[in-house]
Amino acid sequence: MRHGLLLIDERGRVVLASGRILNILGGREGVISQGSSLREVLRIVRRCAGGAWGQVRAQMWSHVRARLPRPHAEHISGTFEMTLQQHLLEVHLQPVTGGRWAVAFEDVTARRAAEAEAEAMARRDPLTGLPNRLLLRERLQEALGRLRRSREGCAVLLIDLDRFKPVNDTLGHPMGDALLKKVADRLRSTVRPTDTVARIGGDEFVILQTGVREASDTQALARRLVDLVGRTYMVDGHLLTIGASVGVALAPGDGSEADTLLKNADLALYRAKLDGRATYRFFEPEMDARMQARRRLELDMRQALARREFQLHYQPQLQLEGNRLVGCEALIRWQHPVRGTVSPLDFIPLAEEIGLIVPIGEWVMRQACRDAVTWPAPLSVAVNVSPAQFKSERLVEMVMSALAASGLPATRLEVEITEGVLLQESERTLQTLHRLRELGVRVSMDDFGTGYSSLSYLRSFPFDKIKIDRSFVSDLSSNRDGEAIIRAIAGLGKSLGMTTVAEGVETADQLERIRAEGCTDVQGYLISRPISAAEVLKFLTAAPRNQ
Ligand SMILES: Nc1nc2c(ncn2[C@@H]2O[C@H](COP(=O)(O)O[C@H]3[C@@H](O)[C@H](n4cnc5c(=O)[nH]c(N)nc54)O[C@@H]3COP(=O)(O)O)[C@@H](O)[C@H]2O)c(=O)[nH]1
Repeated sequence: MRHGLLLIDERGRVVLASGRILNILGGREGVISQGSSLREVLRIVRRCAGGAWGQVRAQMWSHVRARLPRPHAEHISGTFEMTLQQHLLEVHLQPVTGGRWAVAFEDVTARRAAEAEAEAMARRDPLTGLPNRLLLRERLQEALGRLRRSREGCAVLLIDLDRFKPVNDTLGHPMGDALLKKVADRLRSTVRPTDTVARIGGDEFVILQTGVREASDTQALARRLVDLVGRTYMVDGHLLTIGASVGVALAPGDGSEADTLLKNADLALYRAKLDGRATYRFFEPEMDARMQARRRLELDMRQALARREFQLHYQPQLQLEGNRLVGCEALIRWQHPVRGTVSPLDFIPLAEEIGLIVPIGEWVMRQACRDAVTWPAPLSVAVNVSPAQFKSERLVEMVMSALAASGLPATRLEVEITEGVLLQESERTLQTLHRLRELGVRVSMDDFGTGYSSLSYLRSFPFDKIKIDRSFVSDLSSNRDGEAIIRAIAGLGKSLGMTTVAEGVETADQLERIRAEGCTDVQGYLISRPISAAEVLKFLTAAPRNQ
């Protein structure tokens, strides 16, 4: 939209002047009107510009000089901007036939301000007002530029909030947002004005620390962050506690490019989380190598199902009364063409982390049901089900489908869960467990006694079986407490009407003590190591007393 127009003839006279721009280019300073000379126009502009004339002239001169009306000169159109009396004017010069000139003015003050605001907003996180990833990168690049010029070091501290998701999930997003704002305030309060605090994701923040001379400067900040974020928050009448895991990369030692530093801080953060969270870790080059190895394992694992590299082994479980074999626990084995046998301890945690446990767990369930149906009734099969599988909406349907496809009665299937399952979304998890129980599937609690609240979980769900962790059994020979613990759990199981299985029984002595303490069942190398499906059938024939 044009705000003013001057038409100047070939002799440099204004032949047309219109539009509200004339209010800016005029008033006390003189009036631009029909008949004004170009010289007068420039004089008025000069007066309007006042102290800014030098600047306006510089903005204008190179554009205007070449375009002044000279009958034989070559005229070219052009656009430039000048600031007059707090107005930003875009001036467009256009040659018109006969050596005349049209000068169109547009007041772009509001538009430029809106553009500048949009530009600034594109660099801010709307919730906290902190710089976002874009602005962080720009500041990081500036800091790295200074590093190249003046050797002034800097550090990237990547912060991930621990236990933030449960706040969001249980108390709602407005509460989560309010908490994030408080975290942002705390982070701002603990850095220097020259540092940058940015929010780059849901619960991910970054601090760019500048002027770093020693790693100890950054270490002090990292320690402060863990402490500060971990202090209790009062949000809308709720006392909330979260934590912070921090990954740190230092420039130039850990990289002198923005991407490298952010990637290395992320690797260090991953280590901090693995090491139990609520802590900080500095990047070390081996972290990169470990992450590469993890990626290769992940790629291999993604192909393993299709390549049929997984197998199930079974470990028999014995009922002490009558020395009767009552079932087997299904344990996955991965036979990799190059890696050889990969222990579930090395791949199940990763499969859980990346969600691959859902298809792998489904394969385990279907294969275990297919194998168990070939065993004499009422032998049952116990299948480990991971916390991540409980997050899948399809778990109950998948179990029903595995039972239906194999023809195994639900009463011969048992699912083994650990405390990790009950730690998450307990209402939904309990519902799933009840639905499985309604089908006739039995539910047992694995690794009992190793978690923080094993006892309280016994109250939340009527388990059929408690599996006493093998650490208590191995303690039997070395530590008198082991005996007392097993006795207590066996007593608890008896009062609650639950079967108690002692795991990891390796010696006849352990077996006798366990029997004496009142456990009902045992499992361990003494009875049998985990064996292949074909060997289970041989085991059953070789030990007819077990059937
Ligand atoms: N979600 C799934 N988890 C699974 C599955 N298959 C296995 N696992 C879990 O991996 C962990 C390691 O399992 P594994 O290497 O198979 O070890 C099991 C037994 O071999 C071992 N065991 C059994 N008896 C003894 C013994 O006498 N001594 C001894 N040192 N070890 C013994 O214990 C493991 C069984 O543990 P548990 O499940 O707690 O009963 C393990 O946590 C598996 O759960 C799977 O398909 N899905």
